[in-house]
Amino acid sequence: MKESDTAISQITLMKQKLHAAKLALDEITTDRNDKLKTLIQFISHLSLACKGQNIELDNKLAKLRHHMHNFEQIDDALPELIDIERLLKAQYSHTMSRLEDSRLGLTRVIRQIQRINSAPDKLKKEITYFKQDLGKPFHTVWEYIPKVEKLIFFYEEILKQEISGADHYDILPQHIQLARELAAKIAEVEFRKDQRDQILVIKEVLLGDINVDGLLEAYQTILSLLLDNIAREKTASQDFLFALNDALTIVRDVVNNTYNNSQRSEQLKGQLNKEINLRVNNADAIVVDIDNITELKTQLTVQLSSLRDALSRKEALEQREQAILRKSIDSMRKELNAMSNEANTYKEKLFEHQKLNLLDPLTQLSNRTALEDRMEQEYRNHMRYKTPLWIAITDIDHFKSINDNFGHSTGDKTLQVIAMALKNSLRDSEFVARYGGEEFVLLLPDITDEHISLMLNRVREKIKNIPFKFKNQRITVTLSIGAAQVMENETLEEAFERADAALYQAKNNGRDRVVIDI
Ligand SMILES: Nc1nc2c(ncn2[C@@H]2O[C@H](COP(=O)(O)OP(=O)(O)OP(=O)(O)O)[C@@H](O)[C@H]2O)c(=O)[nH]1
Repeated sequence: MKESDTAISQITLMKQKLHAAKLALDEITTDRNDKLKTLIQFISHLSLACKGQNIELDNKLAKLRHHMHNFEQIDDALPELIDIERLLKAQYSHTMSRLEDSRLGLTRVIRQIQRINSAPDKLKKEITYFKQDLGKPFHTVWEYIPKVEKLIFFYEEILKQEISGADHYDILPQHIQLARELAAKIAEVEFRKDQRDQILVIKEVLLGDINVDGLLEAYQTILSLLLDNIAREKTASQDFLFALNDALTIVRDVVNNTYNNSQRSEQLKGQLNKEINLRVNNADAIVVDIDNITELKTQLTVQLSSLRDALSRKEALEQREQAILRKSIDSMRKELNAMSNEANTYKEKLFEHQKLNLLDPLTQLSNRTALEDRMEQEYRNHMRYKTPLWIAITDIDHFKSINDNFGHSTGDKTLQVIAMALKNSLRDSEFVARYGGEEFVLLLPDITDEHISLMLNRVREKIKNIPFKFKNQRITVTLSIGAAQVMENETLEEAFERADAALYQAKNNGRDRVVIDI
């Protein structure tokens, strides 16, 4: 009995243990299933995240996701998992090598971008840093994408620069030189009154901070103004020629009419002369043939009356002829007077033009062309009469600073005042011309070696003492002067060069002085 009780209690204990073990197993199974479920979900999400990398991998992962829904099939999925692991490894190394290729590709592109010189300096710096950054390997695709984006940004910036610069060119020293030359050239041309304000504005632009567009526009405007002037000049000449032609046609018609009339008159006169001769001959014959005085008287009276009649007709004809001729001469004189008036007006205009062509419009001094004429004339006199001849070149000191500080119109006014002062300092036999810009040339005949320095220093002092006042500021304007006397056997050009070198020396020695080349 005792033995059976013991067995029973052992069985009960074992049952209890078995039950507890079963409960524990259930718990473990539930826990395992929970974890497995989480793992399946994780694998499923991970596989979705990998989608799109590789088709084979995508297919395998899809199959795996399907199998993972069913716990019983998990074991079946094991070979697939091994396969997927292999594929993932291969995909990783493939991705890494692709990333490296892409990095090298980007480096090549950035090197090309670096060769574009027109890129602004700031961008160039940024590109250099970017290139240094590209030296480090990429670990993920996400590192690659921003780099590509940055590269596109560089391209965009350069493109923007190129597009905005397509019709904009940098101003070069040659352009500035051209602008200054054009300003000097237009200063030498006489424009119409109604064009002068426009020309002044263009001049300001040309002498200021010009850009290429402004320069081209200035050239275009000046060209069209000049063409307009030429066209007007042509029309004026044409009008004159037409008037001349009309007058000549009238004169020709008058001459033709007069000629025709006189032809007809000649014929009539011929007939009358014949008739007169006939009457005289008849009278002669009557005197010879008729002895009876009464008969003779009667016959002669008849002949004389016919003769008188013929003579009075001839006189009437001559008077008419005279009247026609007078009328013709009158109308011809009228035409010729009109023509001569027209010609005089045209001549005056031409003369005015010639005069203007020799004047500098800004200062009203003689211009360079006039200077050249006068130089030849003075040189001829110098050679013929062996009289002394001096050339002095004067240049305003630091004139640019007047323009820069007070504007070009103040600069222009300064030039006008100095030009007048120079002209008023000279005798009638002496000559001054604006050579260009702020340079003037003086031709001084008949001045001795002892007097030249005195004379030129007087001129220099005179200019220095002009009380210029700009923007309420008292300004002293000074001149540097270089002078040379034309020597025996020397050309005028050689003397001019010596005077120019003397001026250069005056500038170098501190300005506001006269240097004479001896
Ligand atoms: N307002 C005005 N300026 C002119 C005219 N022609 C030339 N200029 C200016 O004259 C100036 C000459 O300058 P520079 O040749 O440098 O000589 P500078 O300033 O006088 O100096 P130095 O001659 O060395 O003493 C330039 O700024 C020209 O633009 C003009 O008709 N009107």
